[in-house]
Amino acid sequence: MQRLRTFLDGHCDNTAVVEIIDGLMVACKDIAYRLHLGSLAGVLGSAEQENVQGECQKKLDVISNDLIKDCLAAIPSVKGLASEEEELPVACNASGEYLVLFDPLDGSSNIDVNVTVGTIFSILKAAADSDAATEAAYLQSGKQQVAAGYVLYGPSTLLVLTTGDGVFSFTLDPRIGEFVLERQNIRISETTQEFAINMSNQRFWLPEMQQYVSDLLQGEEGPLGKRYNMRWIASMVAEIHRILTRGGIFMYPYDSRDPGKPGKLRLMYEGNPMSMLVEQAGGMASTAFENIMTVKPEGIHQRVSVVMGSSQEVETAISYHVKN
Ligand SMILES: O=P(O)(O)OC[C@H]1O[C@](O)(COP(=O)(O)O)[C@@H](O)[C@@H]1O
Ligand SMILES: [Mg+2]
Ligand SMILES: [Mg+2]
Repeated sequence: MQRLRTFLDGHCDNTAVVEIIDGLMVACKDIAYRLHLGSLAGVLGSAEQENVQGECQKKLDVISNDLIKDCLAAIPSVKGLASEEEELPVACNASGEYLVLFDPLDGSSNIDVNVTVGTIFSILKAAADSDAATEAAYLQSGKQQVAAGYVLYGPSTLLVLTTGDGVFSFTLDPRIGEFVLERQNIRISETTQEFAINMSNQRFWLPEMQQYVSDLLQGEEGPLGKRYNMRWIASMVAEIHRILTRGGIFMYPYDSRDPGKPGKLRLMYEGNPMSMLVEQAGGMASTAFENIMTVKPEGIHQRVSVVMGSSQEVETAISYHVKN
């Protein structure tokens, strides 16, 4: 049995990043505990308020955000943080060298139905002269990430992590309150017969995406020549975890519902960290037009279209967009 901290000390020579990941897990264990208690902890339901993006916040969105914020602010190497639930970035320690961006609770529409949710995080090196209270400090492309990961709150609580040298997963052992190493050097299979997309948005997609999904649905009788299964959990953490476990393709593509938004998912809190994990595991992550991690961010809450997972399937999806 290898504990998270022991693993990190041996695997990652950046002690500041080790401190941040280890420290962040204190908040994640607290979130896991509250989720586990459910209605007994009085944490279910709506917070009766909206976040900066006009989305209804759940009580647990707010609680998780506060827990992670407090936890990160107490870590000396954290210079600043940005959250999906905070309008503006928050400066922490002036002498800190790193910025942490996070989605405190991903898939939060699932909380009240007791289905898997998660926390997603991304760590960037701060420029020495940057002001962590301003957005500009955080606007680095995904390729600049030094670490990324998620905590999945499901039947068991898992941490899945990369510091740029492979993907590793850890299970929270509630008996000792520690994450222990579960899987090493996770690899995503190159091919798949499973896709995940919210089909109810079909009429809003680009014609290229409509064609690709229509071909998927034709199975062995269509041009792709194989039968596909479909899953949709409405929790990106759970979808990506499934793909890291048994392959697949996950898509939240561009749609025309709101022309101001090139997708539903957030580049800095969802697209970039998940792309780093997927690429580190040998998969691919694209907007359908370019690598997600090369997108130059213009705002911390920027949206992005997402096509990621098994490399051959992502290449097939991209080929529809190139052709036309
Ligand atoms: O409501 P939809 O269209 O099914 O969207 C589900 C997607 O939205 C998200 O829940 C967005 O995340 P948040 O819960 O953090 O807003 C993703 O996890 C998921 O993939
Ligand atoms: Mg999310
Ligand atoms: Mg969220």
